[in-house]
Order: sequence, then C-alpha cells, then structure tokens
Amino acid sequence: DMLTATPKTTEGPFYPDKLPLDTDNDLLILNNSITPAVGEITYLTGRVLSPSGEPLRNAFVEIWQCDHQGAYLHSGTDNDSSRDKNFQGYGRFLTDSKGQYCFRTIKPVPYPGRTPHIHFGVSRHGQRVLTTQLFVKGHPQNERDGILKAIRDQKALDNIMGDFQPLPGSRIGELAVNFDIVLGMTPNDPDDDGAKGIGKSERESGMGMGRGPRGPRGPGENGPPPSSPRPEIPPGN
Ligand SMILES: O=C(O)c1ccc(O)c(O)c1
Repeated sequence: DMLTATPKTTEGPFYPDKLPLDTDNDLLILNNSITPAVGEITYLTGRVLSPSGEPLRNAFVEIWQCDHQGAYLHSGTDNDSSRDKNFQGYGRFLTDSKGQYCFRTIKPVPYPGRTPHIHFGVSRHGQRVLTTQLFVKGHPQNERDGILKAIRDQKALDNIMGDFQPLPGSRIGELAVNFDIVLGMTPNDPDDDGAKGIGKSERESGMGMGRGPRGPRGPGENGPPPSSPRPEIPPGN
C-alpha cells in the first residue's frame, strides 16, 4: 500500500543565498553564543519515508524560516536590520537509519502575506527530491494563504499541518511537533548512497543529534543549552 505523498509547494524567495557558518539542527543557538533566539521553542521531529512507508536513511533535510519578527536570513529582505542575530534561520540534518530527523527551532510566525510556515527541502543522492512547507494546524491565517489554497487534496493538506503541542514535562513552555515526510515515486531508488553528493566539508560539519558532541537534546530533556564548542568549518576552508 502506498502512503499519501507529502505535497510539494514553492520554494519561495528566501532560501538562504548565503548559508550561515553554523548550519546544524539547533536553530536557536549560533556557534558558541549563550544567547538563544527569541521565539517559542519547538522540537521538530519526523521521518523521511518512501512511498510505501519505508524509512529513508541519509536523506538530507534542510529547513529555513523567518525569525520571530518575520525576517529571513536572505540578502533580499527589507528587514535585515531588525533580524534576530541569534536565530540561525536555516538548519540541516541527515536522517538516521530509522529515517528520523530532528531540529530545535521556533514556532513559525506569520510573514506579510503568508500564514506561518517552515520551509523544507529534502535531497537524496545529491538531488532535491521534495520542496515543501510545514504549517501550523488550526492557524486562522491558513484559510487566506495562497500557497495553501493551491493544494486541493484534503489528505495532502492534512499531511503538511503540524500539530504544535506542549512538550510533555517542559516547565518552560516548549513545544513539540512531528512531521513525517513521504516522498513520491522516484525511479530506481537505492536506499542509501552514503550521502553522496553532499560536499565533504559540509557533511563533516553536519553534527546532528546523536552524531556529535552537541546539538539539541531530545524532547523531555530541558535545561540550559550546551555550551561546549563543536567542530565548525574553519574560515577560509
Ligand atoms: O511569495 C511570497 O511573497 C513568499 C514570501 C515568503 C515565503 O516564505 C514564501 O514561501 C513566499
């Protein structure tokens, strides 16, 4: 049996034109800063699945979104001066053997003309295979969003509605949302190419949860953000 494929949407104008030096899966802390981004802390988890529901390992998941005041990490914005300099704005992660990814970010807020959303790009074998957006289930502005209105299939729509809920046990009002991404059919799809197509230095910098010395901890583990330094791409490399 085939699952309903996650619908694709436009990439939008603000995929970062210059990636931040820190591209890990914790969008709340830049490099070794002790000051987190402003916003509602959200643990964003999910799996990348094949059309038949098999977990896909080594899928390259990128997310990007505007900060708590609607500023994207992009040179084409008109609100860069008010941008939250502590918000990473972009993050990426390679799925594990269960197809799982995780990010720590903020709950998305409206952008002028758009209902709240988080942009996603999923790549395999060095090629983008899905561009989509995750929305906030029940948000009143969803009804007036042109990109959402273009998706006519109710099942497909349900697939991109994130149910942002209080993180159980959190004393500081953190949220959690799960978003499983189902890819459409692709011809001749080996299940693992060892992340081929992702640049070596980038891969080495992709210190995700469970693979490196830091990155967000899993849901339920609160406390101050980790402060130990982690490997980064050295300037000039
Ligand atoms: O079409 C737009 O203006 C627009 C703005 C922001 C977005 O995130 C987006 O996807 C589209």
